[in-house]
Amino acid sequence: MSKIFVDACLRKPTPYTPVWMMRQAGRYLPEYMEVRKKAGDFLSLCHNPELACEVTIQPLDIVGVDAAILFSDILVIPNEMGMKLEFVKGEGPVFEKPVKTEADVDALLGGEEAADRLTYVYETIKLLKQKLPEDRALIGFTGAPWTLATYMIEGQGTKTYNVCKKMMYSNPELLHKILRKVTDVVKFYMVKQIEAGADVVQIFDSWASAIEPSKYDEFSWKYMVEIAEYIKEKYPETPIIMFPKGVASFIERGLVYGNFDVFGVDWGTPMALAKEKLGDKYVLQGNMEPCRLYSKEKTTQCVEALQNIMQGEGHIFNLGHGILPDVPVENAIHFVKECHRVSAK
Ligand SMILES: Cc1c2[nH]c(c1CCC(=O)O)Cc1[nH]c(c(CCC(=O)O)c1C)Cc1[nH]c(c(CCC(=O)O)c1C)Cc1[nH]c(c(C)c1CCC(=O)O)C2
Repeated sequence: MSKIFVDACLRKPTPYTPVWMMRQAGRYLPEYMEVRKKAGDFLSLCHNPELACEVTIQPLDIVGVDAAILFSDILVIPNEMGMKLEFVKGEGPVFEKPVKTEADVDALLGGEEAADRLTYVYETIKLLKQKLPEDRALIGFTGAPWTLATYMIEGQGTKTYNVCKKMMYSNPELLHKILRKVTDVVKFYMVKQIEAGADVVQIFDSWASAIEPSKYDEFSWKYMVEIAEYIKEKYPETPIIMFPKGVASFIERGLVYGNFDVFGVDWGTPMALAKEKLGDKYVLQGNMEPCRLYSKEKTTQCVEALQNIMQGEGHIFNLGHGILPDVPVENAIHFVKECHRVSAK
């Protein structure tokens, strides 16, 4: 049976434009909070394939999205490379010992050995393949090397990125050494997710906008493209979605290249600009401002405007970044219904 989401990624005809939401499995769903309570904490939930499988499926049943995204986190990668990770309440992720020196990088586990430790992710994917309806796609994912490196170097989330940018401008060799090591793990990780059953994979470069446009290719995009090339060599049929957040000027200057299928458009980039610059080459995913979800009326306006621009050609509906925890569930349901309504053929 064909999956409408996979067809849309490959620009094949579909009866309507499919939709999913970044961070669709999460705290805005009371059913998610219940399972998380059962698991103990967030990382224990990621490590528990049965429960991770359950929360992955929740938004399909409750909200009606067309694709499931594996429930996990981008930070399980550095965690399995040997960096102790904790999710501190009210503060977010914290690494006990950030990477500061060449010796710190050398001490991390690399390549297939690190990727092999993410067994709970592959187990979750295998379970999901048994439980998901045949016509729904499963999206696997990773963080981009740059976004992962920001957490590894800063030790936590940051507003200024001053520690990793100090490294970028005063010791770029060390930053490249980190990016190289992470890239090599991610290549194996992506292929193993596909071998376990992921139908599509997305690379999240959530902190792309922290890099000045003239340096973005050198410190992030080229590594993402290298990962995509590696996946395509082994699994040319598996769609790849690239999501670099906050790169409108990079798009405007025509700097997006590489062998992948779908470009995720963040909410700060006008969809018409993305279509003009990239629409012939890549299917476009996005890009409603996530806060529009607080108003049903403003949601409908945006969905209609996106439909007017894209006309159901080479498009996948999504938010332009993750859904926030205090969005009413019924508004998320409204968003999905509206995407289906305006695009029905
Ligand atoms: C930067 C980043 C992270 N994680 C992720 C990114 C890239 C995407 C983006 O830009 O939003 C990716 C991610 N994290 C999570 C998913 C699951 C699948 C889905 O999208 O539904 C995905 C795809 C679950 C999660 N990851 C996290 C939660 C919340 C944990 C909880 O309290 O239950 C979930 C559901 C925790 C997390 N994880 C991360 C942070 C900064 C935080 C704390 C902030 C927050 O609480 O939102 C790192």
